[in-house]
Amino acid sequence: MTAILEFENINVVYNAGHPNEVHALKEASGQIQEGELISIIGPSGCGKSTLLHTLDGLVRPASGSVSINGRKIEGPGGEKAMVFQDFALMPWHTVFQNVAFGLRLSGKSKNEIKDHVMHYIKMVGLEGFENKYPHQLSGGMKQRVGIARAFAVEPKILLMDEPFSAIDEQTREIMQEEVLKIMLNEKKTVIFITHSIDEAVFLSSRVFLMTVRPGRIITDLKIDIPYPRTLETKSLPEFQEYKSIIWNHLKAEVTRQYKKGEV
Ligand SMILES: Nc1ncnc2c1ncn2[C@@H]1O[C@H](COP(=O)(O)OP(=O)(O)OP(=O)(O)O)[C@@H](O)[C@H]1O
Repeated sequence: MTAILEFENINVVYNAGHPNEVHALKEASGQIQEGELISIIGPSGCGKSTLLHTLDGLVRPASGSVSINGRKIEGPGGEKAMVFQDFALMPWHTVFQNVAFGLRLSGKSKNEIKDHVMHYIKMVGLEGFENKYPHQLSGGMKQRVGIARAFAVEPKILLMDEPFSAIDEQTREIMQEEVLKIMLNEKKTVIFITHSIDEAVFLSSRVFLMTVRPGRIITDLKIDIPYPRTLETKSLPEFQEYKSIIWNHLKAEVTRQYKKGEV
């Protein structure tokens, strides 16, 4: 079976040849099947965002390749949509216009766009805020606009950089359930970065564990707990076991980082 997304031996070097050169990713490889929900976990600064941006086509690797359905990617967009860590909203556009942005070329009528956009604004709990501007929103609300915008283009692959980090605990659980629903009902493929081990185990079919920088995927951990998952899932003994495997990995990598003198 062809992977929907495959990356092979990716190397990313920022400011190559300059004194401030940073080797962000080294020989990072992975394969993702359609309908999977993959989380990426690793020590701070190990190259997680760089990996996601490379998968989106925003960052060009110095070597290595990224393919979707066997075809090399040429840039952002197409079957992918990204939720950025810093939200990346357009400040001069309202919430509605931000969410509608990706639909300009969709061929939908004005009314169809309105219904579609409002569906996703409601999904993220922002009904009533559609005419507000980003500066009138809290950090968590801006993050939800970013999520609605990515979901609204209904991409095959959703790339999400710490999508729930600025969102309060209660809304976060609702958003997590939405992601699960969309993944299961619509067979979307989701790849997301998180610092929350609990979130990674709860949502993921597999967790990619990364080494310290230059990052590569050192462990590909299958979370063998059937979907749909509910809050009770969290009290299963295997849920706790997966959490401790990830925690021990992170502890070992951060210790390595300390020994290298990089913290
Ligand atoms: N555009 C850039 N130019 C130069 N260096 C960069 C750039 N983007 C990232 N870096 C560096 O590359 C390394 C990896 O950064 P990246 O943001 O991918 O890590 P991360 O694992 O997502 O970090 P965090 O967990 O803190 O969000 C870091 O040392 C960072 O400073």
